[in-house]
Amino acid sequence: MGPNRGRKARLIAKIKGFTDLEPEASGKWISVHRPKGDESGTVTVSFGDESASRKESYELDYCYDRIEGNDLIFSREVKPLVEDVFNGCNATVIAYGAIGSGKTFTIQGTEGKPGLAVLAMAEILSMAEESGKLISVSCYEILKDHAYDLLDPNRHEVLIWEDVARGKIQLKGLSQIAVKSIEEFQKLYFSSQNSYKQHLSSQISHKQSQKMIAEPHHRSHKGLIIHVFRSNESEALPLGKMNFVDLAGYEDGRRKSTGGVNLQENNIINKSIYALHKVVYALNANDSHVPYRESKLTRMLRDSLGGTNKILMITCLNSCYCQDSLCMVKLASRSCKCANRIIPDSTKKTKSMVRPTVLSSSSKSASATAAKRIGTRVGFSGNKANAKASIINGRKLFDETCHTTKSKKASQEESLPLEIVSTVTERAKQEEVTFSKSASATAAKRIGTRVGFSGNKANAKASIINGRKLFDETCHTTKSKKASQEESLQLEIVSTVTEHAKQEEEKQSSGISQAVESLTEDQYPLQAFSVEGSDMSFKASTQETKLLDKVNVTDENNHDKATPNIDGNAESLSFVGADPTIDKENNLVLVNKDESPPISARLQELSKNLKLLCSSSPSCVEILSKTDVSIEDQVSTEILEPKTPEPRLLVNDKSEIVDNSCGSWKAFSARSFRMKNSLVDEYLRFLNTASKEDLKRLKGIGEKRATYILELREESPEPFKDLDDLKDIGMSEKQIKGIMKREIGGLFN
Ligand SMILES: Nc1ncnc2c1ncn2[C@@H]1O[C@H](COP(=O)(O)OP(=O)(O)OP(=O)(O)O)[C@@H](O)[C@H]1O
Repeated sequence: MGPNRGRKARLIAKIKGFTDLEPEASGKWISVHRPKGDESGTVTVSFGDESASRKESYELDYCYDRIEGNDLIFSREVKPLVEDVFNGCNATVIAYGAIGSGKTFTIQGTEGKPGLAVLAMAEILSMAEESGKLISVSCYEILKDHAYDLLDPNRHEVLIWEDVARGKIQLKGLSQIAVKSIEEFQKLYFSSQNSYKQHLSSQISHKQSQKMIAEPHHRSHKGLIIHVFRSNESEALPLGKMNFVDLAGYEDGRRKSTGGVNLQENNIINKSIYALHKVVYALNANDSHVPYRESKLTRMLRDSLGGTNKILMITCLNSCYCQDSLCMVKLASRSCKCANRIIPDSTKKTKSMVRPTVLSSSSKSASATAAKRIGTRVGFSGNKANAKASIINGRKLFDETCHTTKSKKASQEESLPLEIVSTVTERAKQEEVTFSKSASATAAKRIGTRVGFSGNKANAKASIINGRKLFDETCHTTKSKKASQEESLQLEIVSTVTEHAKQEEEKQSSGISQAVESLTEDQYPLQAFSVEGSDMSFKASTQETKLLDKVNVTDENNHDKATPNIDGNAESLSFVGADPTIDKENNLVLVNKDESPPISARLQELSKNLKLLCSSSPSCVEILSKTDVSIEDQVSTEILEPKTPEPRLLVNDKSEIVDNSCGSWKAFSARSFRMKNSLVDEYLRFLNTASKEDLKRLKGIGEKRATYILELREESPEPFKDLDDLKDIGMSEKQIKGIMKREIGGLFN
C-alpha cells in the first residue's frame, strides 16, 4: 500500500474488468501512468482515447487495472485495515462510482469470485479464532435517506442516535448476528442483499406490486458492519469494527432523464455521494468542521471516519467511456490533493498565513484552494509539530502563497459555487414542485418506531453467541392516505400563496445563471450539491413558512432574542435508558399533563394568529399573490378584518377543481391542514433558533435534550428540517404527535 501523505483517507481506483458484452477495444479511454512503476506512489489516471485532442488527468493514490482482481486489492489495501481493527480502530471501505462500474463485484463479489468484504471476513474469522475474539455482523440499506435493517425479515427502519460528546453512534434497531464460519457469513450476507423495495413488494397487493415492477429500478446504498468483540469473564466488549459500503451508482441526472420518482431518488443518491466526499475532503484536509450531518450515511459512519480510524475509498471505473466515471474520479482526486493542508488563521493578516506542505504537482491548485479558503477560521486539528516544521522549512513556499493568494485559478475557484448554483438552478426549478411535495410529505409521513434498546453490555455476549438480535425493536411504516392528502394541500399553499416569493427567487436565480454562464468548464460538483440541496430545501421550507413569518410579525423580536446559548458544561445525552432524566423526558408528554410548564410565548402567539387565520377568508392568501402591495401589509389587513368567504374555486395538486360552495368540508379540511403544517413549521423553527431556556419550556425537552439540541445546532445551523429529525434527539413519533396535539389543544383553552 502506497503512502497517503499524511491523509486519513486513501483514495484508489479500480478499472472494471471486461464483461462479455464489452469489447476490449472500447476500454482504451482510460490510461494509468505510474511514475514509480509499482504500487508505492501516486498515479495519474488519464481519460480520452488516443484520438482525443484533450486528455483529462487526475492524480489518485493508486489505480488497479482491469486484470488486477479483488485478491490483490485485498492483500494490499484491506488486510492492513483488518489488523488495525484488531488493534482497536474502526475501518471503512467504500466502493462508489457510476452505475454498473463494478462496485458490488468489488465489495460483495460473486460466489466464485469473493469480494473484499468476504475476503476480509475470512481473515477476521481466522484472526478471531486465534485470539479468542467474537464476531458479529449487521447489514443495512439506505434508501431515499432512510436506513433499513437488512438482517431483519421485516426490514425495520434503523435510527441513528448520536452521542456527540463521546463521539459514539448508536444504530437503534439494527440487528447484529454472531458469525462463526465463512459459509455462515456468506449465506447471511448474500441473502440480505435483496433490496428493501423487493421486500416491500412481497408485502403489498398484487396490483401495487405490478405497479412497482413497472417503475424503474430503485437504487440504494448497502452497508455491512463487521463487529469485533473482546470478551472478559462476564461480557463482550466492542474492540473495533469494519464497515464495507457499496454505494448506489452515480448518475448525472442532467444528462440522463430518468424522470418522475427516479429523478428525485437520483438526486438524493448524488447528494449523499457528494456529502460523503465532503466529509472525506474535510478529514483529509484536517478541517476543524467535518460535515457529517449532511447525509444519513455519513451520520451512520461518523464514529468510523474521524480520529485514528481508517478509510479506503475505491472509485470503480467503467472500462468503456463513461462521463459519470470521470466525474467520480474528479471528486476522488480533489480529496487526494488536500494532503497536510494547514488552513490559515483568518483572524491573522495574510502575511502570517501558514503554507500547506503540499507536494509539487498539486501545489498550484492547492494554493488556489488555500487562497479560496481565506476567511475560514480553522484550528490545527492535525499534528502541531508538523505545522511548526512547515512554517520553518516551508518559508519559501509560504512566501509564494502570499504572492499568489489572488491567483487567476483562485478567483476561478471562488466563482465556482456560483457556477454551480446556475447549473443546478434549472433542475431545482424543474423539481421545485417535487421537492416541495416531498418536503411536506416527509413532514406528513410518520414512520412509527418503537425501539426497545437492549444494548446492555452484560447481555451482549450472550446475545451474540446465541446469534439472536441484540437490539429488539418493532416499528411499522405507514404512508397513509391522509399523508398524501396533506401533500396535495401543502402544494396548494406553495403554489398559490407564495407566487410572489417564487418570482423573487426566480429573478435571483436567473441573474446568477447569467452571471456564471461565462465561467470555465471546470466544475466542483462537491459544492454543487451542497448548494443544490440547500437551495431546494430552502424553497421547500421557506415558501411554506413565509406566510407564517408575515402573520407572526410581532414574534420577530422574541425570535431575535432567541439566540443559541451554548452551555459549556453540556453533558452528553445518555441513550441507554438508565438515566432518570431521559426517562422523564421521554414520558413527560404522555404522563405529566397536569404539571406541564407553560407553553412558550412564541407558540402562544402563533396559536392566536393561526386562530385568526383560520377564521378569515380562505381567499385572503390567494389575493396576496395577485397584487402589487407587499405580502406583509396584505396579510395583516386581511387577517385583522376577516371577510365572509365568497364561493370560490380551489385547485389542488391533482388539478381537481373543487367548488367551494358545495365542498365546504374540503375547504375546511384544507384550512386545518394548512394550520397544522404551519404549526409544525413554527415548532421546527423554534427548535432551530430558540435559546436553551426557551427550549426547556417545551414539553418533552429537559436540560439534556436542550443541550443536545444546541450541540446539533453547532454542527449544522438548521438541524430540524422536518418532524422526522426529532428522532435524532430521541423523541418517538408518539411523543412528537403528543406535543403537537397539546399545542393545538392549547388554542382553545
Ligand atoms: N472486475 C470485473 N471483472 C469482470 N466482470 C465484472 C467486474 N466487475 C464487475 N463485473 C460485472 O459487471 C456487471 C456490473 O457489475 P456490478 O453489479 O458490480 O456493478 P455495480 O457498480 O455494483 O452496479 P450498480 O450501479 O447497478 O449497483 C456485473 O455483471 C459484474 O459481474
